[in-house]
Amino acid sequence: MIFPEDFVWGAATASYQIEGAVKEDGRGQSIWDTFSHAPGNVANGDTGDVACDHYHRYQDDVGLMRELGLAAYRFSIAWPRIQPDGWGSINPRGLAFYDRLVDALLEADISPYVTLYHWDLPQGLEERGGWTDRDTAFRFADYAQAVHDKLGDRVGDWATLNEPWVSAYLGYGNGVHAPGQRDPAAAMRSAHHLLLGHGLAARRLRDGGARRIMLVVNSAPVLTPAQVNDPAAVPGEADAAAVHRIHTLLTRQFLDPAVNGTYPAEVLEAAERNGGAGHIKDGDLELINAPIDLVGVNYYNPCVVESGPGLPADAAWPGSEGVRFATADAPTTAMGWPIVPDGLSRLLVRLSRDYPRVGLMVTENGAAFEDVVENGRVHDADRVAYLNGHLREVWRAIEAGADLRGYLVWSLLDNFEWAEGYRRRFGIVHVDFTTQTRVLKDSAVWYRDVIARNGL
Ligand SMILES: CO[C@H](O)c1c[n+]2c([nH]1)[C@H](O)[C@@H](O)[C@H](O)[C@H]2CO
Repeated sequence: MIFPEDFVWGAATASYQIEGAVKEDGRGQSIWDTFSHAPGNVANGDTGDVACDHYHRYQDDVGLMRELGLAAYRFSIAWPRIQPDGWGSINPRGLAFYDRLVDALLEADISPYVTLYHWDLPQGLEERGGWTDRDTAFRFADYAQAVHDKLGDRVGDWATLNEPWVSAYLGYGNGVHAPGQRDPAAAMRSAHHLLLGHGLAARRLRDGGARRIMLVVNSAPVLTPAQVNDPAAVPGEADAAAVHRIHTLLTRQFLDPAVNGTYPAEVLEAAERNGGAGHIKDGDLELINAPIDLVGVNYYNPCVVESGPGLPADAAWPGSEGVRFATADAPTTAMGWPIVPDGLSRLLVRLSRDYPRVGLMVTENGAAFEDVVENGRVHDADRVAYLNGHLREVWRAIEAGADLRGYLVWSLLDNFEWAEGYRRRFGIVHVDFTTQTRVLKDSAVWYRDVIARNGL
């Protein structure tokens, strides 16, 4: 299986998960600093205080990327490094780190793909309401413009947000992520303000001459248990309604406004039932619908549902009446996520059909497994099998006509896995968090060969 000649092979990380140096060079506090330091929020009391110490080790890490032959490296910028409180003057020392990182990447012939927001909101803005407050969307646009002004001469690929669904529904809905709020109305307001911030920032980036702009979403094929292993299975009416409802809340809630400038009726109805839709102002959808070039797709596993009595007051899914989350008959990763490779091709073909005006890029795909270091090596055959199976489906999606530009593995390095802390390892490079030693896992060596061959 050989991929298109211009197919982009890369890896992805995020600022709070790898950088450390949380009090260095003028960096302000983020909501994840606050959340991770609050007892009980993160496994083993882990925090991102040190993480992979990438802030100090970035040159060596870029050396690893060069060794793997990556064409692209997706990383996020920590807003609190740029504006410590989230608004006002720019912190030159914070911006200087990313300036150095971009130059090191270009020196290594690696294209920087910048994500402007990967969940580390400045705490100062959270104290003003965070994403529940409409003003945060405008502060985000100011921040985006300031970063692009500095890096736009060398960075061509820009993602505004990483996974607004997660920011809104895990951050303000069921509270398992920062800032840890549990309020369905706050979650729905936040989802809208995140989208508004995306649109406002995308316009600033475009006005600044950005080459390619994308929105990165966590998406998945929503399937009944029978459909997981049998694409031809036909669900009954009630199960089909459950599938449609969750597909709408998970994917259409974000891509319909961003790509088509419309909200699905079910989202508006859910907002009316959860605090009202007064936060959706006239003209907002036009602002959100700023032209973008790509949708970044983060895929790990399908979402398996069937009709049922509805979720408990689980505020991560307001509007999910009549839905029960089910399990898939499939092996699982260390996260307990089902391994269903063809879910990726089914998703990519559908998104390509539903949103034909934009290209696609797999901006995250990977897996956590219980890695063991043996004689200085990590023989992660399970991760190689996972990546191989999913890349075969990426190839199939391209063959089926999906406009797919590239694949970025999650993740380059073992890192801070949010509420799971360091106990879940997604990296193709093993990190010893005591010594900060990096070791290529077998999956990294395998991925290097895939890149060199441009195929499987
Ligand atoms: C359901 O998975 C989500 O799409 C998702 C999975 N992941 C993500 N989003 C985030 O973008 C990363 O920061 C996580 O480290 C990574 C692994 O958990």
